[in-house]
Amino acid sequence: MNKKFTVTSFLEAKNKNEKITMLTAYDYSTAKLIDEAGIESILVGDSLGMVVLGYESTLEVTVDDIIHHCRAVARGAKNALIVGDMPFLSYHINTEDTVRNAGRIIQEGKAQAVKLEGGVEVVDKIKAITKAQIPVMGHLGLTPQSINMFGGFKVQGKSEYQAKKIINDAVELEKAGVFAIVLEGIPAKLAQIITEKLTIPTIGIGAGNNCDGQVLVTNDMLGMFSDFTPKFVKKYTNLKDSIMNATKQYISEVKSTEFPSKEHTFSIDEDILKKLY
Ligand SMILES: Nc1nc(=O)c2c([nH]1)NC[C@@H]1CN(c3ccc(C(=O)N[C@@H](CCC(=O)O)C(=O)O)cc3)CN21
Ligand SMILES: CC(C)C(=O)C(=O)O
Ligand SMILES: [Mg+2]
Repeated sequence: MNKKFTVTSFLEAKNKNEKITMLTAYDYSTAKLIDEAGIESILVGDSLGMVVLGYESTLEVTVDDIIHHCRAVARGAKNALIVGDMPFLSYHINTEDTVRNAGRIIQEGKAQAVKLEGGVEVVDKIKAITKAQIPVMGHLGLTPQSINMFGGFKVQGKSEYQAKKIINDAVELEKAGVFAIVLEGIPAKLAQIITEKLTIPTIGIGAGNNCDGQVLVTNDMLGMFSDFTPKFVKKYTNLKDSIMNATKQYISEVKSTEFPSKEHTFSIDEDILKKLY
């Protein structure tokens, strides 16, 4: 059996030069499978808005949505560290509501840490959440909750100004007390500079091979989400084709009465059956 992965294991992994593995999950069955396969951390991401709920962006996701899915994931995951994404507007207004929302994701959602997007502008919120003894993961670069500021899901940190801002944000997040930082959609060399500068681990998604760990949306890497496919997604299998083919076969077999056959059918004693007519 694997050992329970904790926020201190994140730091230990970086110090031992061992890569950290993270995937998203939004439900019990998926969490149970990827946990049993040995994943070290599960993110209940606000990507659930797009992947599970069919929204156009992550902006509509609520704290209650995250809690609902966190609870399901927590029932399925034995060893993985569960991180709950703080949704848009749940940490932007005031510190009191921010700590309450983070606390609810821990207390009601059964997560062990929260993640929030942004740099220097969220440092005061990170400090307040950390003071409440809740571990915080940062998230820089292509932060999807900023889609309206970015004008779309666009790679960040390509200009000198942007790159320097992201480096500075990473340093300030570490000072504020985050235990790790997700780097999303930035050039690999920029992610490498940040990774070398920090003592806490970086978890990359579209940030190259030199981060201390990697995260992907599970539905993407299983090939069962195809509304869009970011360049950083590798499909390790093609569940979309499997699901399509299985569904078509089921439809065809029900129509032709091939299914259900004897092996999937219950019988009754002949003597009892006679008395039923
Ligand atoms: N299924 C899924 N996977 C994700 O990785 C993901 C979500 N949903 N929802 C929330 C955000 C949105 N993300 C996205 C969405 C699209 C691109 C994308 O199309 N990127 C372009 C680059 C565009 C540019 O820089 O001009 C690409 O080609 O990768 C990237 C990240 C990442 N997150
Ligand atoms: C893509 C990851 C980092 C995320 O924030 C999410 O799934 O919501
Ligand atoms: Mg997210």
